[in-house]
Amino acid sequence: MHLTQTAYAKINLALHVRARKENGYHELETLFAFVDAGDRLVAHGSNEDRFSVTGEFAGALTNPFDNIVMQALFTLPRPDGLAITLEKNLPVAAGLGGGSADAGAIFRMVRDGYGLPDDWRVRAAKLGADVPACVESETCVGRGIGTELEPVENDLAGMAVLLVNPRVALSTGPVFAKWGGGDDGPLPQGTAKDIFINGINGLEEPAVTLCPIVADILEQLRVTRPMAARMSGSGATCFALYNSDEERDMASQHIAAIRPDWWQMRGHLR
Ligand SMILES: C[C@](O)(CO)[C@H](O)COP(=O)(O)OP(=O)(O)OC[C@H]1O[C@@H](n2ccc(N)nc2=O)[C@H](O)[C@@H]1O
Ligand SMILES: Nc1ncnc2c1ncn2[C@@H]1O[C@H](COP(=O)(O)OP(=O)(O)OP(=O)(O)O)[C@@H](O)[C@H]1O
Repeated sequence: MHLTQTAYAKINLALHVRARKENGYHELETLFAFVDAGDRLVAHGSNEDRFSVTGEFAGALTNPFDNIVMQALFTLPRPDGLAITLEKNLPVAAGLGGGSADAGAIFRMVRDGYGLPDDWRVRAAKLGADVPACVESETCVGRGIGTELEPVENDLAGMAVLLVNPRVALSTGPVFAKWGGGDDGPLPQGTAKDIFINGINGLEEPAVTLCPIVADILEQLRVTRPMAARMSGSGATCFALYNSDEERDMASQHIAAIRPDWWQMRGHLR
C-alpha cells in the first residue's frame, strides 16, 4: 500500500455570517474553493498507525497526538495500519483550513485504499466545520455551520491565484467571537464568479481588529489590480485572483519586494 495526496489549500471566495447560534457556532453561507497546491501526504501500509511531520511549518505542530491527521485516521475503520508523513507547507491557523485539508486528504486516501463508511460525512463534520468540504475539495456552497454542501457552476476553475499570509497565526474562535452580530445577508445568486465578485467576507472586519496587518495585505494586493482580493476564512491569509499567470507573478514580485517576510503561495483554482 502506497498512497499520496495533496491537501489542497481551502479559500472562502465569499463568507456571509448570518447569525450566532445558541451553542456559540455561527450560521453562515460560504463559497468554498480550493487551490491546486497545499500540504503533501504520503501513506504506507504499517502494522500500526504512525505519524510524522516535515516541511516549513512542521514546527507549528508540536503535539502529534492531537493532530487532526491522527483524529481522521482513528475515525475511519481500516483492516491495516497506515504510516503517514505530512509535509506541512501551509501556515497553521491561517484561514486556509490547513488541518481540515489534511483530514480531507486522509479521507481520500482511505477511500482509494479501502473505501469509506456510508456515514463519512457525519464523521468528517465531527472533525471540523471545514472538513466535509475538504474531502471532495471542489468549489461548492456551504450552509449551516459550513457542513451542508451544494454544487455551484464553477466558472473560476484554472484562474491564477496568489495567497499572502503575514506569518501571524490567527485562531478561528476569537475571530467569530469578535463578529459584530447582525446579518451579512444571503450569498449573491449565480455562478462562482458572480458570488465571488458580489460577495464579501464578513469576518474581515473582526479579523482586522485582532490582526491589523490583514488590512495592509489587502491594500497591497489591490495595488496589483486583481479581479478581486479578499481575506480567506477567519484570516489572516488573503488571496487575489488574476486573469493570467503573468499578472499573478508580477503581483507576487511586487509583494515580495515590499514585504519579503510575508509568506506567499501561487497556484490555480481547482
Ligand atoms: C471560518 C471557516 O474556516 C470558514 O470556512 C469555518 O467556518 C471554520 O471552520 P473550522 O476551522 O473547521 O471550524 P471548527 O474547528 O469546527 O471550529 C473552530 C471554532 O470556530 C468557531 N466557529 C466555527 C464554525 C462556525 N460555523 N461558527 C463558529 O463560530 C467556533 O468558536 C469553533 O470553536
Ligand atoms: N494537521 C494540522 N494542520 C494544521 N493545524 C492542525 C493540524 N492538526 C491540528 N491542528 C491544529 O488546528 C488548529 C487550526 O489550524 P488550521 O491551520 O487548520 O486552521 P485554519 O487555517 O485557521 O483553518 P480555518 O480556515 O478552518 O479557519 C491549530 O491550532 C493547530 O494546532
